Amino acid sequence: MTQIKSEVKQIEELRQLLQQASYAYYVLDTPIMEDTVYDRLYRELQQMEIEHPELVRLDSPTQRVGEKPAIHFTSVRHNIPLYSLENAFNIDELQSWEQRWRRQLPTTDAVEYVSELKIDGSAIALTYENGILVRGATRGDGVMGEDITQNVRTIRSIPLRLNLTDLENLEKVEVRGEAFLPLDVFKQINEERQKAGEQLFANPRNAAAGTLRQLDSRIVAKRRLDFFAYTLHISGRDDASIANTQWEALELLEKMGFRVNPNHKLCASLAEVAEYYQYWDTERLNLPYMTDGVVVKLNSFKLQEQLGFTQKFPRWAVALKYPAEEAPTRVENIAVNV
Ligand SMILES: CC(C)(C)c1nc(N2CCN(c3ncccn3)CC2)c2cc(C(N)=O)c(N)nc2n1
Repeated sequence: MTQIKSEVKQIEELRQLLQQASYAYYVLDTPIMEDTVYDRLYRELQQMEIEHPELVRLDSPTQRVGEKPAIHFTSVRHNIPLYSLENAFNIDELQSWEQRWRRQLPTTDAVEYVSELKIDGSAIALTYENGILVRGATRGDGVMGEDITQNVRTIRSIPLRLNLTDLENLEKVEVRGEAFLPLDVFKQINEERQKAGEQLFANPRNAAAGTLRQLDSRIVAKRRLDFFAYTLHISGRDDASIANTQWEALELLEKMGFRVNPNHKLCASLAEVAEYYQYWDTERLNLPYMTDGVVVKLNSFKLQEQLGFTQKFPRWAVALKYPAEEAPTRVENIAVNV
């Protein structure tokens, strides 16, 4: 093997090993190597990439943290709009939501719902072309958002390249999900801001939104944002061929390499949704991130398509919120003892 070839191979193997280690650590929460080993190998890859800049690839782990701060964010149009969610504040309102969609689409078939914890962060839209992350944008008004690609690349649980092993190369994939700050990170950031005499973030949602709109991606990288994916659109093919339901879409997102919130549940009736909602009302206070409700979705994409959207939101989903007083007291506790 010529000298160059062996170095190319070495860089390839090192990059793949670090990508696997990063995926295992940030997405699966199951580290496969000691941090010190990762850091040493990372520095080795950095050194090799300095010697062979022509071999650097967009999806190399060394390409997550940007250099110079952006001057401003350009505004971009979402390929597929991001809709809002209708709110329901209790089980009665959830039931009237079900009656409404059933009036529009009388069906005698058994209907399944997917219940997902509503992560209290900031919604973002990711675009992948031929498996590579090419754009990250804020939700904005749902039609236009801000291009925050450089900042999104610093979120370690967001894959820079999709794991498409058992899926043929998908030309364009749109993924939506919630970027959020884990509570311990939120607390630590507020401690730092307190020491620096800066204004504190009122809650993890504002802290996440504020961090995503930071012009200097090196600051974003230090803040350890995390991400749960919940929507997948595959253009250039009809999604149905690979995912027919929300449940399958969540499984596919995991296969592609995304973090999906592990607490989603397939519910055979609203009664089961109500049970899930009651259970997590207290249980969620033990989670390491903020939630503010449960998102209830009709599982079948066929039914979703038949119901469609109003001007603002899908008829086939609803945000079943928890009473607000829970969150601030808990967050205020954190803010107070920083
Ligand atoms: C794809 C749909 C529209 C059904 C949808 N929309 C969501 N949201 C819309 C409103 N959003 C919003 N954000 C700011 C202003 C107005 N609306 C914030 C995201 C979802 C949010 C979460 C979550 N947080 O965990 C989730 N598991 N599933 C969602 N699913």
